[in-house]
Amino acid sequence: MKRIAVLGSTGSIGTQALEVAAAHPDRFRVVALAAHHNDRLLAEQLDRFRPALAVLADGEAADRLRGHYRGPAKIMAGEEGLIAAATLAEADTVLTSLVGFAGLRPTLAAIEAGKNIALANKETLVAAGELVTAAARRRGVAILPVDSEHSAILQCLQGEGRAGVRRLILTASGGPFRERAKETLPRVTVSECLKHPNWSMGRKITVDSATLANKGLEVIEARWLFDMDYDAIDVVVHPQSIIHSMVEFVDGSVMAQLGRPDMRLPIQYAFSFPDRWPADFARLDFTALSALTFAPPDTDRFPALAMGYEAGRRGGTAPCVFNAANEAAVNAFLSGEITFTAITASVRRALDAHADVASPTLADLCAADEWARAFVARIIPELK
Ligand SMILES: NC(=O)C1=CN([C@@H]2O[C@H](COP(=O)(O)OP(=O)(O)OC[C@H]3O[C@@H](n4cnc5c(N)ncnc54)[C@H](OP(=O)(O)O)[C@@H]3O)[C@@H](O)[C@H]2O)C=CC1
Ligand SMILES: CC(=O)[C@@H](O)[C@H](O)COP(=O)(O)O
Ligand SMILES: [Mn+2]
Repeated sequence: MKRIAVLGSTGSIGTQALEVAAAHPDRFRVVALAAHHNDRLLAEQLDRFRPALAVLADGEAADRLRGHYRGPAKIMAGEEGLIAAATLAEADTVLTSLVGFAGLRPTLAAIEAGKNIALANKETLVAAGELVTAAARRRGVAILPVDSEHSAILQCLQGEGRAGVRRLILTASGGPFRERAKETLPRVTVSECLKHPNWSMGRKITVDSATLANKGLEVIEARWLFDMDYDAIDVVVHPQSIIHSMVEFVDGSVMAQLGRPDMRLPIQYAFSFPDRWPADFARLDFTALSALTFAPPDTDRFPALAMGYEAGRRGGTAPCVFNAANEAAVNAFLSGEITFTAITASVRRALDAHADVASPTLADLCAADEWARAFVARIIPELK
């Protein structure tokens, strides 16, 4: 029986994780649920899954929940509440499915409390890969990827020795603007950007897929999850999102993991690992697939991927700045303050202006995160 705490239960990954839990009632007990401000959906989830603890990071939303929720769960608010959910004695596994750098402290707290991590919140590993993986090693806990590419790689690596691996090959859909001319990109709208060709996801990651920053984040995530050099992590555009990623071995053989694009499979695998549990979510009808195609990423139209590699290779606080500047710029794009291409321009300027700190502490990372957000806020008027 897995006893899970879900941080970000009202989002795309969180709700699908609860579907997985509901499909296997004999395998899961949900012991804590946490979200940001969606008190109505959280209340429905509390009635259905009956956890001991409910958290809303937003204090006013937590007060609203207290006003209408009549069940037995304890209600907490703020980062204190997120950390209580992440460290709850009844939990053995924490699913980190909240968005952004806000996931870092709760994830570190969960690791320190000895919880295994089912990691969807890639921004945590990008910003603080060294710190988080070192803590997990020290505490002897597993960090199991939920991200589809990294789940695919983990599946391809089963039964393989590390010395046999030549390179990891992450697939990228290319996003909604894969075929758009470069000169049209400054004028694309938020609603066009939010139409991912294959996946239904939260707003932030959907914008990241469109800029290819998502793949930059995923390259850094792969570096830390699988302890690989950046030179041994490649990206190939595969518009159908049927192959979720691949591993090439030293003899030239390639293993790939395939399935319909449905996150319930990688979510379930993060919980069932190393076993497999029955599911039909991602089953393929090969006779209905017309083609699986591949192309190199276009780093001229989508420079964010190359910036991810650059930040990762620089190390220290650079990946944290890459992530924080991107988070701030995506928010500014979503609220209509800047154009689509200004997202990547903001990240470029933040990386150029930042003085990297090597081997950063948590305090250094928090300072770099704050610096990058303030930097982007300052340059927004110039980008309009
Ligand atoms: N969606 C997907 O298919 C995939 C997502 N991921 C990663 O998973 C993570 C979640 O993505 P996704 O589910 O799409 O995002 P969503 O925006 O759909 O959901 C985010 C969830 O996190 C909560 N949340 C947001 N900010 C905070 C905060 N500061 N404190 C507490 N809770 C917070 C939200 O609560 P509320 O609803 O109350 O606002 C919501 O429950 C991201 O890191 C993303 O990159 C990775 C691979 C695939
Ligand atoms: C489902 C998932 O894992 C996303 O990260 C997805 O990969 C996004 O698609 P892109 O390949 O367009 O970034
Ligand atoms: Mn992914």
